[in-house]
Amino acid sequence: MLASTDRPASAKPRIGVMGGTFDPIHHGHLVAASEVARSYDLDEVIFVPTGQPWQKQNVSQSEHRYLMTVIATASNPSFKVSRVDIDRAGPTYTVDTLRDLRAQLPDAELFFISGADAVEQILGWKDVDQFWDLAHFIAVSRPGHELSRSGFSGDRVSLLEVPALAISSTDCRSRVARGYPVWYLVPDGVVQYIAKHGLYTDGSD
Ligand SMILES: Nc1ncnc2c1ncn2[C@@H]1O[C@H](COP(=O)(O)OP(=O)(O)OP(=O)(O)O)[C@@H](O)[C@H]1O
Ligand SMILES: O=C(O)c1ccc[n+]([C@@H]2O[C@H](COP(=O)([O-])O)[C@@H](O)[C@H]2O)c1
Repeated sequence: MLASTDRPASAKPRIGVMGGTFDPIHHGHLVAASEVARSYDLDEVIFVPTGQPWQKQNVSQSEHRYLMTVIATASNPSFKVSRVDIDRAGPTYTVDTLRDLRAQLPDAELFFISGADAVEQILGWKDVDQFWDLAHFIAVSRPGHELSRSGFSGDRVSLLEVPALAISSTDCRSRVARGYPVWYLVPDGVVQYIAKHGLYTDGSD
């Protein structure tokens, strides 16, 4: 695979799209994005916090999740954060995420990044038949989930093994609620943000 510096100047920018509820963002998300960026020669990865994830309940306010994502990605110049999903009214659908990003980046090639658990669910997402003209999908390994294309062809969904980090946002929230630390599961700035705003302790988020 050509390194980005070896690609012709006329080549399309290659942009990863890491969608997630990020409640909170953790090192599993960051390692997945970093590994995909390296393996697929991406120019940047845009993290896109969901606005209203229609399959999840009791989600923290979108501004908290957005700011934790900004803090977590700030040290990597190739990582960006988009507000397209949190600024759009109504339930968050990936088809809208990809359409909005395509409108903002008409010349880019988009690569939507999903964990192995999420790719199992894609057939149930809104307007899945329209995904393939908008982006290529890359499924990354995640402990506890089989990494498979879930019936999709190789030109639609690619598979990538990434370092196994058995971290979930659910477990991070539960640890905070029980008084256990989340140091080293989430970036330091995110630990401090959670403490400062009292997230995951008493339902005040
Ligand atoms: N540890 C991990 N390794 C690889 N991929 C992950 C990991 N954690 C999450 N992902 C992927 O990142 C994306 C966003 O995940 P999300 O924000 O829902 O985090 P989560 O840890 O799965 O949250 P929750 O426990 O609340 O369901 C999804 O595609 C998910 O599969
Ligand atoms: O488009 C849909 O119907 C759809 C349904 C569930 C999840 N998604 C997307 O999948 C990504 C991960 O979502 P989640 O809920 O697992 O954090 C995020 O970008 C969501 O918008 C999308």
